[in-house]
Amino acid sequence: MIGRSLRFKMTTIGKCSSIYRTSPEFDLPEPSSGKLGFQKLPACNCRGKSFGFSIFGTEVKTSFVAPLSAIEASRKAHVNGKAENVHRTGCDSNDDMRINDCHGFSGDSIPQMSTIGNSTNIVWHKCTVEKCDREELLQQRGCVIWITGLSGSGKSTLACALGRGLHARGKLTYILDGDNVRHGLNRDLSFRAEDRAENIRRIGEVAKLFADAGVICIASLISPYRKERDACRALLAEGDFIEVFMDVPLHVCEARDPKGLYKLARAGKIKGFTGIDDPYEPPLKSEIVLHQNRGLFDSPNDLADTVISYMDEKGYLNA
Ligand SMILES: Nc1ncnc2c1ncn2[C@@H]1O[C@H](COP(=O)(O)OS(=O)(=O)O)[C@@H](OP(=O)(O)O)[C@H]1O
Ligand SMILES: Nc1ncnc2c1ncn2[C@@H]1O[C@H](COP(=O)(O)OP(=O)(O)O)[C@@H](O)[C@H]1O
Repeated sequence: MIGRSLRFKMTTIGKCSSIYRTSPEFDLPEPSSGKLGFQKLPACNCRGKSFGFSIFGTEVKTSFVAPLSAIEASRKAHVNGKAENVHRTGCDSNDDMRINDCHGFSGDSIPQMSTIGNSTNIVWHKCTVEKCDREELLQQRGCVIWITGLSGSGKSTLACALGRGLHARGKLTYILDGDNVRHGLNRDLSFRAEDRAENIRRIGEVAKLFADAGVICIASLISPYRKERDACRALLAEGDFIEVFMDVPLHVCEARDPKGLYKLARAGKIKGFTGIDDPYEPPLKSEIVLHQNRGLFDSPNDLADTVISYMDEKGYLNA
């Protein structure tokens, strides 16, 4: 019999019954034993993640049986953006392919709650399609290219050139530009120190989501404070945050002054302008520093190529 019912596996753990669905893409032949033999096998090369199953000794390479490996996998709770160990819920799976959800928790099956900031009694819900699966699909590594520098240093121009260059290579990117994000999500923020810090934090969190989606997220904002930039770096896994410092002297930025803001700041019409009467803390350990050579700055496309070469060398442009 080849039927849909074969694609479900019932699991009862404690008081919770769940059905795990295998891939609808596969018509599975009934094994002679009458039982489906699921086991963990190396399948996709998801940086250490391996799952698959065999039918009559034939290995089926797919990530679609992840719920089964999820049953066996140790659980991780995400607290303050960091993975922490063992997060037991009343049901045996927190995967997204569960069909029968677990309702009516009794005393011994209450999920472990977390308190994050002002959010109390929250539980991290983990899905079986993970970052590495999306990266496999997109054939790239989800990461954040964080471009920092003074106003007028060329951040937005580089972000666009980089977006174009990567797009032309078939890579999915998204730009989070400080100016643009302040038109929406961060419209409530001013340029006071605490608001700039919050601006950086929010963009860091959004960038992290994009990276988790497998996207190459290009964040381009002044982000003048080292501590806040480093906090954004710390949100991501090692290597997923690439800081690009636009090392352009203030006098060059001021000479460019495409929006006339330096002029206004010098005239005292804008208070707390970065580089004039507000601090900019240059990074100490950026992955990439872009600066002038013999008084000349490379073209935006050449600068973008420098970043793309770095990404290529380090393997960000493959899954
Ligand atoms: N006081 C003050 N200081 C610096 N910049 C100012 C200020 N007021 C307005 N602007 C305009 O806002 C843009 C910077 O926004 P960001 O979100 O990148 O700034 S920050 O990271 O929160 O410091 C910045 O854009 P860029 O020139 O593209 O950097 C300016 O156009
Ligand atoms: N590589 C570059 N060489 C010369 N001029 C540049 C370069 N990149 C940007 N510019 C110019 O500098 C000005 C500021 O660039 P912009 O990208 O808006 O900077 P930011 O986003 O840091 O404020 C613009 O007039 C832009 O055309």
